[in-house]
Amino acid sequence: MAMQRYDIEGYAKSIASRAVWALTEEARLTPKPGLVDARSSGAHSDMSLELMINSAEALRGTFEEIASVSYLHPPNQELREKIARIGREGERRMYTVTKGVNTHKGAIWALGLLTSARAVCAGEADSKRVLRLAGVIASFEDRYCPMEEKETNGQIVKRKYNISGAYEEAQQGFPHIRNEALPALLSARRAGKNEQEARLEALLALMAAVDDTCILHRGGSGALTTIKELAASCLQAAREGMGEFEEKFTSLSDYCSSRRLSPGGSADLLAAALFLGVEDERGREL
Ligand SMILES: CC(C)(COP(=O)(O)OP(=O)(O)OC[C@H]1O[C@@H](n2cnc3c(N)ncnc32)[C@H](O)[C@@H]1O)[C@@H](O)C(=O)NCCC(=O)NCCS
Ligand SMILES: Nc1ncnc2c1ncn2[C@@H]1O[C@H](COP(=O)(O)OP(=O)(O)OP(=O)(O)O)[C@@H](O)[C@H]1O
Repeated sequence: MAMQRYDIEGYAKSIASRAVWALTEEARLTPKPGLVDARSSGAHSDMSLELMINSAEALRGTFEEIASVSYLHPPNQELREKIARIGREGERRMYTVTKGVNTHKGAIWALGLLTSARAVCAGEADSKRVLRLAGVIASFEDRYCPMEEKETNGQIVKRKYNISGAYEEAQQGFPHIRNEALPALLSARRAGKNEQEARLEALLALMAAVDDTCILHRGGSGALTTIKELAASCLQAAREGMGEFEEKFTSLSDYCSSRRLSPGGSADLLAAALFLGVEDERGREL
């Protein structure tokens, strides 16, 4: 039986809380290479952990509104346009709170779509179905997208290097969350790693695989290749319990910080994976 308006509001609040929690957990995860964490601002001179947390909190209403309009809504053109409007308003809120710093643009996109997809099936779906549904929603045309005066960083590097960015990742149903982040989280937890270690392994698995337009824009294709290789080698050392992990992780962090390179796309996808959680074979959340 469908919920009453009052219950939908409560449901939307609880999904939004989960989205804000995921963003905050991602930001707090320490250490992370090149990203803002509790230890440093990584490659970013204009951000801090406090700013990331304030920005996440300011987005609570955005996720709540998205969940509320999406509740049991068919995943169609109308829904796509409703959440695009709310998402763009969320970006404006973010820039107001941060005084113009891009703290969560990619995260609003990924978590906005996943919040919507989760509410479309009213919580009655596992992560894989939510990811597929988010891809379906993202694939409708954003007909009222305003013509920007300037190309975005993502558009510039996608044209230059012929790769997929945040848009395509979503339209394809977030393959890097499904095939990299969630399996990495699950296998680390099963291997008895603590939650911080499991999340770091998931971030490294993403960094080893994602064509991150943040890295490409600042450092070009050579930097992206190097970061992918360093992340893969770090992940292998972590999984095999090799003593070299600390040394490898320091090399990766130093490489990112000294060249001002930040894997913002991977950070967004980690937050999205935390939002989804991980279920075991029977669909029970772990
Ligand atoms: C799709 C978005 C992110 C724009 O993407 P584009 O590549 O043009 O922009 P830009 O370079 O400014 O930002 C991309 C951001 O995505 C993240 N990212 C980078 N690379 C990747 C990747 N390979 N995969 C996933 N995320 C990535 C980073 O955080 C990066 O900062 C988005 O802002 C958008 O178009 N929103 C429209 C509003 C909307 O429809 N919202 C609906 C859901 S809320
Ligand atoms: N912990 C984090 N630290 C830094 N960035 C993060 C973090 N978590 C997520 N991000 C993502 O990284 C993106 C910001 O990256 P970046 O600063 O490279 O973007 P930009 O300001 O558009 O680029 P540039 O500064 O090169 O012009 C945000 O869209 C955000 O979603």
